[in-house]
Amino acid sequence: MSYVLVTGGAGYIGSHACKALAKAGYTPVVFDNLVYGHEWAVQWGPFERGDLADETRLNEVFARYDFAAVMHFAAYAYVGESVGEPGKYYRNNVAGTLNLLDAMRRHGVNKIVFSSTCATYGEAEVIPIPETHAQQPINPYGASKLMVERILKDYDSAYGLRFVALRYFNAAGADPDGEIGEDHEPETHLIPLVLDAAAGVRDSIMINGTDYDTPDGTCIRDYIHVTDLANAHLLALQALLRGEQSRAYNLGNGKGYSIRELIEVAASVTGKEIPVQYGPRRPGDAPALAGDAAVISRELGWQPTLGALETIIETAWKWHMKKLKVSSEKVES
Ligand SMILES: NC(=O)c1ccc[n+]([C@@H]2O[C@H](COP(=O)([O-])OP(=O)(O)OC[C@H]3O[C@@H](n4cnc5c(N)ncnc54)[C@H](O)[C@@H]3O)[C@@H](O)[C@H]2O)c1
Ligand SMILES: O=c1ccn([C@@H]2O[C@H](COP(=O)(O)OP(=O)(O)O[C@H]3O[C@H](CO)[C@@H](O)[C@H](O)[C@H]3O)[C@@H](O)[C@H]2O)c(=O)[nH]1
Repeated sequence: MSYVLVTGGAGYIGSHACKALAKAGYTPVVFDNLVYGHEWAVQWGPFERGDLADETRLNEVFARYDFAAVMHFAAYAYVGESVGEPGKYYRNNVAGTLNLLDAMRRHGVNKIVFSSTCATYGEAEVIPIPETHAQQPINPYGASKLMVERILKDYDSAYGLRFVALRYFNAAGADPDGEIGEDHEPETHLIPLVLDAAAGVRDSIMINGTDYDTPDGTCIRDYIHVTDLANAHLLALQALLRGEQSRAYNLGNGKGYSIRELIEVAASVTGKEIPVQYGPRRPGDAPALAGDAAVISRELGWQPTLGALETIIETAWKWHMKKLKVSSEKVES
């Protein structure tokens, strides 16, 4: 049995990666403190509750299983919050990762797939952004992830740790089988909030800033389906297991949508009216981000199959309706 440690595996992207791992014959062992994750999302292997800050607990888990590799999703990931609470981000994302890497060293595990982000680039000089683009993050969240990329390189040189850093653009959508999907409390991500407005659970969606230097004044993002992301993790893991060298890859669809465009697509997919309000810019936001994923396609054969924004929103909507139904049943009972 080939065990893979999945930190943050009870969370949104990590749980989809666990499903992909199990489908491919691996056993994902989830390590998560459930700060944002859910035990119900751990469906494809053992659950080991724990915090990256707890070295004793990490040691216990590494001693219990013979891990072939680690997928490291556990982190705080809210751009706006990171501007107001930088220490929270550096402590969890950087110090937490150091604890994980040192536990890996102690237990002879030397392969890791790391959740990096396009937020490490900062403001895009060219779009779509290639991996060779300068990395000059404009918020503490992006800076914390860039620090980890740097640490991974140094651990590779010093100790032979092999890594694939996947710089994803905006993860969105849900498992097409409807088994899992995005469920954050509090939710700050655009698509689930837009869907709440479509479902009438919130009155409207607030657009954060309409004065960006973009064609319609709102921020542009590249949305990538979470199942396409999960499949890329599998390819990255298999590359490491084949003995390939450390790499960083972008994961995006190469096309950006403005917030206004996204709301229009969501209105058409859901068939609902989506009332909009306009607010100020959110601190730390880059005006436009979209990524060139040609390198991972060429080198690892990654091809997104659910990349159309309509498909992304359709799967998210299906999950969203299921989630709202479950929570209204809970309130009634
Ligand atoms: N969502 C996106 O669009 C996006 C884009 C780029 C990169 N990422 C990165 O992908 C990863 C997963 O993101 P997500 O959207 O699934 O977030 P998420 O919050 O749903 O998942 C993160 C999981 O990590 C757990 N966790 C956090 N700190 C922990 C700790 N100290 N110890 C143990 N568990 C801990 C949380 O409980 C949660 O289950 C993150 O590293 C994030 O930075 C996300
Ligand atoms: O109610 C809302 C929520 C969001 N936005 C805007 O929508 C865009 C997208 O925001 P969000 O969905 O929060 O995603 P990002 O801030 O782009 O960050 C996500 O995508 C990054 C990659 O781009 C990841 O690294 C982060 O972890 C992940 O949270 C931003 O301009 C937000 O200001 C609104 O206008 N109104």
